[in-house]
Amino acid sequence: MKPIQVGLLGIGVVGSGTFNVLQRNQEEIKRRAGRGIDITMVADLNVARAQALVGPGVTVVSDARAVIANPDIDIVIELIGGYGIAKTLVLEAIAAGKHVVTANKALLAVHGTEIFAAASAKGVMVAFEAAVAGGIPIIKALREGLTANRIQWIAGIINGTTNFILSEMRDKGLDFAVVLKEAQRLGYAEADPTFDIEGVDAAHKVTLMSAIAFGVPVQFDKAYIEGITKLGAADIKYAEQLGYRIKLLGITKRRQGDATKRQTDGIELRVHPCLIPAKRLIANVEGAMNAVVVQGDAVGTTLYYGKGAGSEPTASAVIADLVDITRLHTADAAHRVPHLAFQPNAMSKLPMLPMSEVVTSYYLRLRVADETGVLAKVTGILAEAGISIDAMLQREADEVGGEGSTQTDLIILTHDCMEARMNAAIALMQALPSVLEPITRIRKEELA
Ligand SMILES: NC(=O)c1ccc[n+]([C@@H]2O[C@H](COP(=O)([O-])OP(=O)(O)OC[C@H]3O[C@@H](n4cnc5c(N)ncnc54)[C@H](O)[C@@H]3O)[C@@H](O)[C@H]2O)c1
Ligand SMILES: N[C@@H](CCO)C(=O)O
Ligand code: NA
Repeated sequence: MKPIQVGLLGIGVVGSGTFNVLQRNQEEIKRRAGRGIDITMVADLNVARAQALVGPGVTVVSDARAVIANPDIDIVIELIGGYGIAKTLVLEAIAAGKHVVTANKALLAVHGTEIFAAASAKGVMVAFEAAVAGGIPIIKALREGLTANRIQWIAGIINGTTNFILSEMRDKGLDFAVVLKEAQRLGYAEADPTFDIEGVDAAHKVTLMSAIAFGVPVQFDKAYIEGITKLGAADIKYAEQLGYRIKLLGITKRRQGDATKRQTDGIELRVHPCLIPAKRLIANVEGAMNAVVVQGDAVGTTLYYGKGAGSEPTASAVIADLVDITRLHTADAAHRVPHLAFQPNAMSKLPMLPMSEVVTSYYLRLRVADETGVLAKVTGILAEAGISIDAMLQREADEVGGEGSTQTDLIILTHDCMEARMNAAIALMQALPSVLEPITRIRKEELA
């Protein structure tokens, strides 16, 4: 059988890795796929660079539409990124009857519903393993390996750039901006790195996992998003002293309603810095590594760990999708694995819960005047709000502000309470004259 022909749109960090790995492992990949897989055409704005990367045997063009228009191409790989031209090209490729492989989580998290519907109508596949946790086969695990389970929750370190920044800041005391530059140099960061540091990239990825886990449409607009830019070095240190690590987590959780607590059924979808007990495996995931914990009712807790960014790790996932599609290319469209694991006509209507209804425990840090009565006022507000305290740490004023200091830090770990209740208590504490700076609040997850 002749090789399946593939067109590549965008040959940057991930595109070049895909081309190289496919060449290097072509014999082995052919044995697995049952047929050769050849990238025969590449489109990139920088034609000279692209031609130098792929050599004379491959046609290189600047206009991506020329690839889509080529009737010999069966699969189009989109590795340009962003919501702009990439969306148009993906929809045009689908309309032309091509299968699509993409690493573009931003595009699918925002426009997935439209793209998957177009692909289903046309009977082609849109595969996106590389879009979530790069080289880790988490989409396959969720969609196929764990298909027997009722998924209860997923929590993951799914942005390599921010995990790299947090690790380097903690271990080497390096400056935020310096580490971000290094992450950009290594090819981890998004074209717009605010997507990484503000939690948007992680939210794109957890949105896709949420849809696959719970059989709901992709709803990026419902995600609560908080990045790492407001995180202080002091909080990283205090968390350690209390036996926790701070990680930027993407979390999605199924919540069973409880009428007595006025809680409805729904799904949590959120990204924010989080305290995790230091003894958990995921708390020890360092550098640009990613890890995803999935809790299913039958299997229990499972953990997936590996490189979530970078040229060849991401290429590994792109090529896995190419192999899947090659195998299924001739199969009956109705029997293919659905894009979001559930059949399009069997999607759930469970609502995404607002952040105010989420129940978690909290770490609070209050910079206070070192005077009698402050502690009583703070704990009084929490007690009044029905929020119980799990642990407390009060620093000596000298330790916090140097000799003769009149300020100190009060660190409080709470038990579970609803976000709205905590917001109200924080507002009351913030209004106390002895609370001198904005209160730091970090949510806490036991992940067990
Ligand atoms: N870099 C990573 O580690 C990583 C990991 C997972 C997913 N992703 C995703 O993969 C995609 C690609 O990321 P990247 O890091 O390879 O980006 P990149 O910037 O290195 O590569 C993009 C390439 O697309 C080309 N391009 C831009 N506009 C084009 C157009 N209109 N027509 C043809 N080519 C065009 C650029 O010249 C460039 O070579 C993005 O969606 C990104 O979010 C990246
Ligand atoms: N910018 C992303 C790339 C992988 O999706 C990250 O840092 O994880
Ligand atoms: Na993946």
